[in-house]
Amino acid sequence: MNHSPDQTRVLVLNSGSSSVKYQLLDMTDGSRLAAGIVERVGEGEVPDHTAALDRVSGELSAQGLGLDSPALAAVGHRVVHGGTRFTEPTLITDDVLAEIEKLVPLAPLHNPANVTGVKVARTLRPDLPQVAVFDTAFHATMPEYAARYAIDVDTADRYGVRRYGFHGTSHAYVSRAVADLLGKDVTDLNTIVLHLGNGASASAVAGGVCVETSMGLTPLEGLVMGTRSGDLDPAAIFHLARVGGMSVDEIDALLNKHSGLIGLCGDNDMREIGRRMGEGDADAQLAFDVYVHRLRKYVGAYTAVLGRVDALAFTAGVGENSAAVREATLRGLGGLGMEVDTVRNALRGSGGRLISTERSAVAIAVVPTDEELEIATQTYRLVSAERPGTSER
Ligand SMILES: Nc1ncnc2c1ncn2[C@@H]1O[C@H](COP(=O)(O)OP(=O)(O)O)[C@@H](O)[C@H]1O
Ligand SMILES: CC(=O)OP(=O)(O)O
Ligand SMILES: [Mg+2]
Repeated sequence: MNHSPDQTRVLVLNSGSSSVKYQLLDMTDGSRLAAGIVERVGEGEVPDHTAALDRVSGELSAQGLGLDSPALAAVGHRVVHGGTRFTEPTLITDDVLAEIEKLVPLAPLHNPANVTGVKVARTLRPDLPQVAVFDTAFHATMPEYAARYAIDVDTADRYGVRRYGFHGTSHAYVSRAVADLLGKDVTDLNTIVLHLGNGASASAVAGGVCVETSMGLTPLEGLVMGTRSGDLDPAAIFHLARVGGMSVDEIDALLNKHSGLIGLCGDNDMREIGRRMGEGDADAQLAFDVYVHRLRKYVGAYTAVLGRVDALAFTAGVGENSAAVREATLRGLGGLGMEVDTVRNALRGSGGRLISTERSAVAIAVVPTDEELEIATQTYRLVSAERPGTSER
């Protein structure tokens, strides 16, 4: 690839199931030149992801920052499922794109949107390097005994049935950010990260290395989420099929789109649930209690996995904003060395901040995640390394 040294900008595309988030960053100082989100993809004005990306391109061009800009070094794409093959940021070739498409059955809500993002960006700028940064990559270090399900090994291997984990870009970024906040080296710290967005997952990170995470083969396992059930006895699926007469696709939709908070109370937004709880709404209260109970179980489990916990971090939409979820999750966990300072917890703030008491053995923090910055950093590192005649590498 022949880049001039002025190519210092990276466009990041985070194509989700119903939205496209984008950021344009200048990698000389990590500054954000543009950012935006196109929501409700698939409804009305934005019929599909191609239309959403047209809109992104239009918004950038209107600011004189279009995809035709000679300052662009690359486009970095969030790709949710990388299977066992992709454990590092990867330059997207035809072969790589075909592999990502093959993984669609394992991330049906996410990978198709990621593939469309790559195709649209390639059409607009065929000469530009496109890099895939995988949600699964950070979890590839999980020990085999954590990645395995206890099912027949041959069947599992034939169909790739194992635990991959997701939100890895966020877990990686936040576990480092906590270390920075505490003025410690990430290699000296054992951390539990709770990424609580619409999708939600927990991870146990030992010395910067992921050793366990709550999502599995797909982003359905683990915590209670906005619309996903998280953990469930797999026999519930057989029961719904045999006794309920539901098809596999219907059960898939039930567990991925009509479960979790929305299934329990009809709302998936924690703000609305908090408002309803304030009015004494029993369904909203139950949804909140189920959500928090699951989280507490994971905090306990990951404490045992790590043996010693130095820090616990809350991140993403719910984790960064819901003082109620944070307080309820850690209430009464003094025995695990976790003690929240309720006054600090209730204060709103921007950057990373501590919410534990002085005597809490575990440092408890709220740390804003920045998946886009992390994707841009990894993308730029890769294209700079491949660029001839530059000082990097
Ligand atoms: N002020 C707030 N208080 C409580 N919850 C909030 C607040 N702001 C956002 N959220 C929650 O964050 C969720 C979105 O989180 P986010 O990390 O942006 O998710 P995603 O990246 O999966 O779209 C919302 O569905 C809502 O439940
Ligand atoms: C993998 C996943 O669940 O992503 P999101 O939270 O963006 O839906
Ligand atoms: Mg997210």
